[in-house]
Amino acid sequence: MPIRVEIPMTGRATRRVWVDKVHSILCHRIKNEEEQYLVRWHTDTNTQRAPLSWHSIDELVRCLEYVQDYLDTRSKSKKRPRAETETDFERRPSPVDRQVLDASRTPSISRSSTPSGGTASATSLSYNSFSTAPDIYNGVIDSQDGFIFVRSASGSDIVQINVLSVPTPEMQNAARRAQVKKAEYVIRMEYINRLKRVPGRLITLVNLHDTATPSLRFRYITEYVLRPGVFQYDPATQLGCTSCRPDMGRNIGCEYTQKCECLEYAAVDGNRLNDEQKNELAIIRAQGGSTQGFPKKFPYFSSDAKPERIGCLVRFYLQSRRAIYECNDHCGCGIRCRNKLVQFGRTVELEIFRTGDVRGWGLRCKQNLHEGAFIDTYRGEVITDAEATRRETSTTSKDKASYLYSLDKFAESEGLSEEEIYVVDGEFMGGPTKFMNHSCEPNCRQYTVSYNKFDAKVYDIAFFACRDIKAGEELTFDYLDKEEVEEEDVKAPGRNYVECRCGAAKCRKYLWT
Ligand SMILES: C[S@@+](CC[C@H](N)C(=O)[O-])C[C@H]1O[C@@H](n2cnc3c(N)ncnc32)[C@H](O)[C@@H]1O
Repeated sequence: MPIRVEIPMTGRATRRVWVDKVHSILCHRIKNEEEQYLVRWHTDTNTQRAPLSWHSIDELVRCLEYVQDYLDTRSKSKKRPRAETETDFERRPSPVDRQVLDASRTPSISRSSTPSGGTASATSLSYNSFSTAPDIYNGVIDSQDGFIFVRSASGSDIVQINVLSVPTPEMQNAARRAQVKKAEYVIRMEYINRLKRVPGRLITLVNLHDTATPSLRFRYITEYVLRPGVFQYDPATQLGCTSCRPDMGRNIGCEYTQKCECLEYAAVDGNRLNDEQKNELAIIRAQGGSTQGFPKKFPYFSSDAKPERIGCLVRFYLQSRRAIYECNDHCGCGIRCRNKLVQFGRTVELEIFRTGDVRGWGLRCKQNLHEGAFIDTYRGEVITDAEATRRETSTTSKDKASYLYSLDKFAESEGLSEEEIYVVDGEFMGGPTKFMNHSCEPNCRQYTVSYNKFDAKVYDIAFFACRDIKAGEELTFDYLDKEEVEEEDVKAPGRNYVECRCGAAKCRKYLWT
């Protein structure tokens, strides 16, 4: 069943309008103690002739993102100083008031068709001359020849209004005085309901600072969405470990064998090498050969560790940027293998919260986290490098860069050119990690997690706690994502710099330069 809103026309007839035909919300008002929003409908042809109609927020629950856009624009413009105060406007008599009153008293001076097709008297007034917030259209009002038709205060006359001048200054002034509480509440509830539908532990939303809600245009997803030009190895062709079995060594699988083929691509555990092996490894590395057969480090604490450590990332990985290779569905080790963690998704309860400062929203965890605990992955659309450049250059927002993650971990080892590297864009769809802010002294770090060692271009980005984190402490990571920050990164900022407000003692002052 397609989604749609029903709009009463005259009380007798109804008109159905597709929600995806909403163009924008133009204004709002309070009528009969109810918040109403003026919808401009999208038309396939000439948008200047778009129908308009007033709606209660209950009629707009399927298109709340448009109401949110309107409220955002409204609150931004409220922050800008206005030449004239509302009180000034109310007090000052307007010469056009008289014109309208006169118009409503005198017989109509022209005739025109009503939207419903019948003929009614129509007073040809320019919209600017209609000075009181007009009591107009509760149903859809079709426009005709660039005009919409409005019943005047006297009740019977129909006033033509130039579509292009809606909302009029009078409507805007009325809107400045009108509350938007119900819309804000409904938008907040809608967002919370969407969070409840995100798989995994509950994600909550807290804002103790203002009435804002994160954008409803953001879509929560649990898997990457691959965009044109992006190719991922078919999961069906993934190769798993063949010599491991589910029942090995007290059912701990690959961790027991220490010769799991999935781990073969992982970094060599140098601590377990004798001198001869160290020399051999140095030669292999110099020649760019395979490290197969050398001991590898299992990424997660095993069942022998303290209970709170089980599943946490071991220091070998935590203190480096080594890629993690997990087992996959084609492995012989089975579902309970401890080399499968990130692929099962988030297990901690997260909270999106308003920071109360310029950083906007932030993310925190509602439980204590141990060093190495997995938090969540970064999700979004996977796009080509060309598309990422296009998106970056087509926006004036300095924030865009903070949502783009290059999947370039294996670019050097696999000889990938810059154009071949994919990028994850988490701005419009993704997970709660979208809200993680930057800190120059972060408590989380991002890691590469691969389930298919042959796919060097599509892999997961996973966040782990890089130290113990108390419940309620904001989760942050370093946006520069480098093992060591280079001197050039802390140089004076270029055109697109964003000032850092992480508050760390060793703050670099800029998110990027
Ligand atoms: C990925 S978003 C993080 C979520 C964001 N705070 C929000 O409200 O949606 C990155 C953006 O947050 C802001 N931000 C994050 N960390 C910051 C910091 N340390 N100082 C200033 N702004 C920060 C910047 O505007 C940045 O472009």
